[in-house]
Amino acid sequence: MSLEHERRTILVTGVNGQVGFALTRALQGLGRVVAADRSMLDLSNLEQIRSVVREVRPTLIVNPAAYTSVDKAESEPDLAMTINGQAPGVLADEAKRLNIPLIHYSTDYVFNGEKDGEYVESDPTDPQNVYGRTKLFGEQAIAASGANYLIFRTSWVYGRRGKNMLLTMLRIGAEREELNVVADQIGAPTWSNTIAMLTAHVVAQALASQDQKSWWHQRSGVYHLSAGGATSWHGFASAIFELSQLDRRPVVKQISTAEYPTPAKRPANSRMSNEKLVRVFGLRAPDWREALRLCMID
Ligand SMILES: NC(=O)C1=CN([C@@H]2O[C@H](COP(=O)(O)OP(=O)(O)OC[C@H]3O[C@@H](n4cnc5c(N)ncnc54)[C@H](OP(=O)(O)O)[C@@H]3O)[C@@H](O)[C@H]2O)C=CC1
Ligand SMILES: Cc1cn([C@H]2C[C@H](O)[C@@H](COP(=O)(O)OP(=O)(O)O[C@H]3O[C@@H](C)C(=O)[C@@H](O)[C@H]3O)O2)c(=O)[nH]c1=O
Ligand SMILES: [Mg+2]
Repeated sequence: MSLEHERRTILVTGVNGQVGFALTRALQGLGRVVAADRSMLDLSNLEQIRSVVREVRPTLIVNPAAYTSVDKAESEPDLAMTINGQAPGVLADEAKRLNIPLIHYSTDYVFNGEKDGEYVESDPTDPQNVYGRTKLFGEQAIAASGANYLIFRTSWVYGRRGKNMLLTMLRIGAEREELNVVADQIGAPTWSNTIAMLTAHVVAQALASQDQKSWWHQRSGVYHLSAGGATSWHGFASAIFELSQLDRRPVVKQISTAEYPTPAKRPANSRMSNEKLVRVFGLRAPDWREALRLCMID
């Protein structure tokens, strides 16, 4: 058993990001974690990706690194496409070459947001902004590689570090008496730790299986992995202040998307069904409000 553990090397990208940081911790004990930040593995350098993977010779690649500045991507589409579109394809090619699986993350922004109700994995994609288009391209490049893969589409990620709505609200909420937050975009705010923990549980299931190659092969595909329930950005902001320890809480006013113009268009409905994840892995993320509570006392 100890020899078995020694043989496993998990290469994780983007380890200073929200999900990458949490993954580096959650994957402990499942193998030797090689934590690659941008200086070790720059996803805009496709040749470097190949050489680093060949040098590390991982038994699993986990790729949470991405170009995530949704508005900035509108004016940097080529860089966003290299990082979100092409790099995952190169990682998948290298995974295929080594005969190892790839775990990757994608987004609710691959959908146009016009559906009534929750999106399922087989729903047609129709991204409305550059970020979403580049993330979809990445999904398709992975699927075309022939490698075994899991793509977890998540949404509205937040946590105790990085750039996210929780930290933005706490910061500007301490400075202002009144905040305006859009109330007509609906989704599930998902804690970075939830994503990392569920990823680790899936990896543990794979490692415990008798025939790992066929385990990955049978489960290869796209899965929605977001918190349970749904709210608006306004509902999320309101919950943050309800749970916060601020002495003076700001008034959170509801506005419409039209009243908050941004370079990138965002989907009105980002709700995703997590039933496939439950069915295949027996795993379900907690309700968004419960996870937010846990995050805020973390
Ligand atoms: N954030 C969100 O709300 C959502 C995210 N997702 C997806 O989940 C995944 C994880 O996102 P999250 O952790 O929130 O993202 P973050 O923005 O927190 O982290 C992204 C990481 O990627 C790294 N990165 C960016 N460009 C490069 C590059 N050229 N080479 C190497 N690393 C690079 C960043 O490095 P550095 O620290 O040096 O800048 C950062 O550490 C991504 O695939 C994202 O698309 C899906 C839905 C929602
Ligand atoms: C800061 C702020 C934002 N908003 C609005 C703007 C926008 O419509 C909405 C969301 O804000 P942001 O720009 O922070 O969120 P955004 O960067 O669009 O978040 C997205 O990131 C990418 C990476 C994803 O994959 C998505 O799942 C999603 O999490 O909230 C307000 O209404 N008031 C505010 O004070
Ligand atoms: Mg953002």
